Amino acid sequence: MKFIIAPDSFKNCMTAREAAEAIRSGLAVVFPDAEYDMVPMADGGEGTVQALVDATGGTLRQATVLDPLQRPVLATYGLLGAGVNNAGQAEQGGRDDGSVPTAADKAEAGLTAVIEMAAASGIGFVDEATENPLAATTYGTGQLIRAALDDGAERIIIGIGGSATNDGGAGMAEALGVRFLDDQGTAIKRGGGALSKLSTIDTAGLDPRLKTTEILIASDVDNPLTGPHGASAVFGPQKGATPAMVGQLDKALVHYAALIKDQLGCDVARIPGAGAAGGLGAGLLAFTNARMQSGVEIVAQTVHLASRAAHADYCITGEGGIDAQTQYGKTPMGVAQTVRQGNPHIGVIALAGYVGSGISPLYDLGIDAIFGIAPGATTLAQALADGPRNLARAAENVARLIALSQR
Ligand SMILES: O=C(O)[C@H](O)CO
Repeated sequence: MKFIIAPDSFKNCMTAREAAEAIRSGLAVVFPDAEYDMVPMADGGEGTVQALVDATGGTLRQATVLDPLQRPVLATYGLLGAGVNNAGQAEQGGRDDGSVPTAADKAEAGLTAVIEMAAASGIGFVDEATENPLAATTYGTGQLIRAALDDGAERIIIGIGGSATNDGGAGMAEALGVRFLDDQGTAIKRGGGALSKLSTIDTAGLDPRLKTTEILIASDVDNPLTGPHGASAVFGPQKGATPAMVGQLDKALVHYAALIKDQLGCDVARIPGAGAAGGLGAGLLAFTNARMQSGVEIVAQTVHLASRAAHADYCITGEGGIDAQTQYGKTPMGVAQTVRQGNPHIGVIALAGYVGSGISPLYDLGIDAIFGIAPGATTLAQALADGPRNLARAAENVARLIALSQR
C-alpha cells in the first residue's frame, strides 16, 4: 500500500510538513508497513516558502529589506534543494514523465528561489494606525528578488498577495534598478499615490540578470490592474484606502499602465492577475521575465507530484478550511487534479479543520471524500491547540475505513 500525503498548512496551527507528519502518524497506526511519500504543499500564499523548502530539502535564507513603510525588517525566502526530498530524508525525485532527474539535469535546471511578497511588503507590517496605501511600497520585495539573484537563482517562484501596497510594483522595480522620474527628471516618491506624478520610466539600470531569470508568479487573485475590479477598488479598502483614496490610486495606476505601454511597449492593464498585490503582478510582468501560473500548479510541478502519484493507492490532502472556494485553485483541489493526472485510479481524501458549505462540486472535480477533523463543538483556541492530534485521529479513521473496505 502506498500513500501520498500532500496537505497544505493548517493556518495558525500546523505547517504543511507538520500536517503531513500528523496524517502519517494516524495512517501508520493501521498500516505500519505502508509506504508514505510526504509532499508538503501550498498554493502560492502563506506557507509556500516553507512547504517548498521542506519538500525539496532546500534552505531558508534571510535578508534585511524595507517593509511597506520603509522600515528595515528581516525577511525570509527560500532556495530549493536540488531534488525532491521525502521529509528531509531519501531523495524521491521523479520527473512528470516518470523518469528520475540525473545530476546533469539538476545542474542544467539551475537554482530556484521561492519568495512570498508578504514577507517584505505584507499587510501584517501595518495596523490601523499606520496603514497608508498611498505611501506603502513594494521596494522590499524587489530587495528580496535581488537577494535571490545574488544567491545565484536562475528561476524565482514568487507568491503574490496579502500586501499592504498599491504601487503597481514600482517599488519592486526601483529596488532592481528602474528609475521613476517626474517631468523635471527627479525621482518620484515611493508608493502608489506618487505614480500620478510619473513622467518617465528609465529601465537602463535594470538588473541585467533579470533577462535570463525566469519568474513564475503565483497570484492569489486574477483581478486586472485598474477599473471597478482592479487592485485599488477591490483590495484598496482592506489596506486602509478611503473611497477618495481608491479613486486617486486607481487613476494613478491607469496613468502608470499607460506609461508602461507607451514607453516599454507592454500592455499590462487588463491581464488577469495584474492587479494582485496592489498591482505587483503588473510590475513583475512589465519589468521582469515573468509569467502567471496557478500557485498550486507551480508547487505541484516543482515537487513532481503527478509522477510521485503514479504508483500510489491513496492521496491524503487537506487544509485548515475546505469550502466552496476550494474549487478555485486551492491546494486540495490542485492536489486532487494533479495526482489524478499521474494516476486516474488513485483515491483522494481531504481532511480539514472546518468544512464549509458548497463543497458538493469538489466530489465531481476529483476529491472522493472530505472529513472535518474536529471531534465536536469547541473553541477556536482549543481546536488549534488540538489540531495535530485531531488530524492524526481523523487519518487513523480514514485508514480504518480503507482496511474495512479490503476485508
Ligand atoms: O494583496 C492584495 O492586494 C490581495 O491579496 C490581492 O492580491
